[in-house]
Amino acid sequence: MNKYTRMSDEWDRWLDASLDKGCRTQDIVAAMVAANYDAAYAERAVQERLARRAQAAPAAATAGPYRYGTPTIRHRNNLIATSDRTVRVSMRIEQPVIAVLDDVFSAEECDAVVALARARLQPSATLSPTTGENQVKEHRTSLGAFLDDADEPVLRRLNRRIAEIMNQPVAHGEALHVLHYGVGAEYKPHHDYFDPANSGFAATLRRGGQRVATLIVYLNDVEEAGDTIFPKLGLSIVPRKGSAVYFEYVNAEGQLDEASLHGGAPVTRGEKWVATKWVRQGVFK
Ligand SMILES: O=C(O)CCC(=O)C(=O)O
Ligand SMILES: [Fe+2]
Repeated sequence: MNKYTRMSDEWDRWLDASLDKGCRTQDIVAAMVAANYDAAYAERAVQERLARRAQAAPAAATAGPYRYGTPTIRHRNNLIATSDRTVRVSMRIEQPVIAVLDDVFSAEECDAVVALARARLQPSATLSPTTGENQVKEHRTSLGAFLDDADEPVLRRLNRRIAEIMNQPVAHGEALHVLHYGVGAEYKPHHDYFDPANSGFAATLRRGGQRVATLIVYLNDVEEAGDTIFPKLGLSIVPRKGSAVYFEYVNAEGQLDEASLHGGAPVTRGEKWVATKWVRQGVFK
């Protein structure tokens, strides 16, 4: 029987889906060969598809240094008014866009979020850039939980306030994510955006597009260390209960700001609780 040297629409979709899932190219080629595709054709088809996808990726179209526009957050004001609380700006940087905010949550709200998260904590996972699967890694030694706000008026109120602070629609936000660090736990420096060149991120990028901004609210006072660090800036923010650090890292052209590299330094005494809101370009599904 002659080997196939053309792909049906169905196989075409299968190829994209396989690459989205982060399947290895050699496994994709092997599956095609097993289905009677010509080996050289299969290899070429996969390589061409990879090249086309890389070209279509926003990263390639938005090369060059990050171009700073008007920040989304209104942190040039000293105060940010929301429908139920006025938040104070205590520090701001324009490049990259960072703001430290006070009075984001009351002490009672911090305690309520910790109480809701406590029972749901799991070892923190990160998405594998190659396979897109959740993986527990030593660079993130905290415990974490996503908090669904469906039946929790407190969370709904806080999510609305956070959206107003970040100047973004509530629906663009992922569920509030709580992290708990014990002594020695840390979150090594990373970017919160997903590098589109990594095929493993394709599936999460379809759930509302790229992440564009982050708000990390400190839910307790840490006895010692546990700062949020921005290694490219030499900046270190000391956790303070109810305060938050905000940063944004994607502009209107879709460029990604590498200067937003940040991490959670190891806690050396006590514990650290934070609630993180990651916001997408579109509605998060
Ligand atoms: O705990 C911190 O200070 C950093 C947390 C963080 O980077 C995140 O939640 O994305
Ligand atoms: Fe982060």
